[in-house]
Amino acid sequence: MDFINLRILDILDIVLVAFLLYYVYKLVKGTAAINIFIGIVMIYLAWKLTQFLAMEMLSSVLGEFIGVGMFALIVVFQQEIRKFLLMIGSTNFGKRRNFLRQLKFMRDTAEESATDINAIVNACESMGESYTGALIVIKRNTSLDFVKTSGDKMNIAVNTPIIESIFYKNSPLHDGAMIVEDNHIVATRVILPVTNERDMPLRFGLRHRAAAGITEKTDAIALVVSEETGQISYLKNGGFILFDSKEELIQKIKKHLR
Ligand SMILES: Nc1ncnc2c1ncn2[C@@H]1O[C@H](COP(=O)(O)OP(=O)(O)OP(=O)(O)O)[C@@H](O)[C@H]1O
Repeated sequence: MDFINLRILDILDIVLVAFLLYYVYKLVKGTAAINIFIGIVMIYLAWKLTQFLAMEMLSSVLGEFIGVGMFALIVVFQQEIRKFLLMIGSTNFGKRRNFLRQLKFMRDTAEESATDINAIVNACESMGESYTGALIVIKRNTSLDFVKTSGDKMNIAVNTPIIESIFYKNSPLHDGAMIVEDNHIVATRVILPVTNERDMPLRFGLRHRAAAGITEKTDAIALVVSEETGQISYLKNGGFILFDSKEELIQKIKKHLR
């Protein structure tokens, strides 16, 4: 029995470490921090090797470096640690209903989100027809407070004419991103973090890069209307989600917001 218990715990241990490494990788991917991370891993391996080979002096020098390095790590990775804690803290597992929504078998019966997706997509469609650029971020579980402060706070119920008038070219609010929480526009003119992803095609400029940036750093979803082509893009987890029609786009967003 002990053997079986140990094995189950071992598997759990490995799965948890894998999750932890995945999240650390997701945070540092594409940033300068990845090189620092690799550097630290190399010094750590060199330290272990010198210990194994009983090279006393080098091993103690590297050992000291690793000891001080813990503090240096906190300073160097301050931003990443902050994001990591924010990500954990804002995953609302406390609400049982939200937790159940994570379970697949609940998805078909789960109620729809409060956000009026039809109104948002209709606004995007009409802005696309008039080649009006737009960037709309819809919050899911992760808090967007850390970006909201860069823009103007507001509280307007979502509806198509309001969204169109905000992004209207001569409107003082048209620049930057709009943040939607539940069924309210809670901020406009927000500056988002842009992605460093090198695989993104060059035809996509800062608006699309900002949409990729916020959706890779949080679990929010984003809609972009291109000023150049009038095309609507839907982004989730830092990548483009493809769709063939407006109806399909609405269905996909509704499913992701459940
Ligand atoms: N970091 C950012 N956060 C929020 N909005 C941004 C950010 N960077 C750029 N934008 C918005 O994108 C607009 C310029 O976008 P740009 O032309 O570089 O993007 P694009 O992806 O090529 O889109 P388009 O196809 O509409 O030209 C800016 O006027 C601004 O409103």
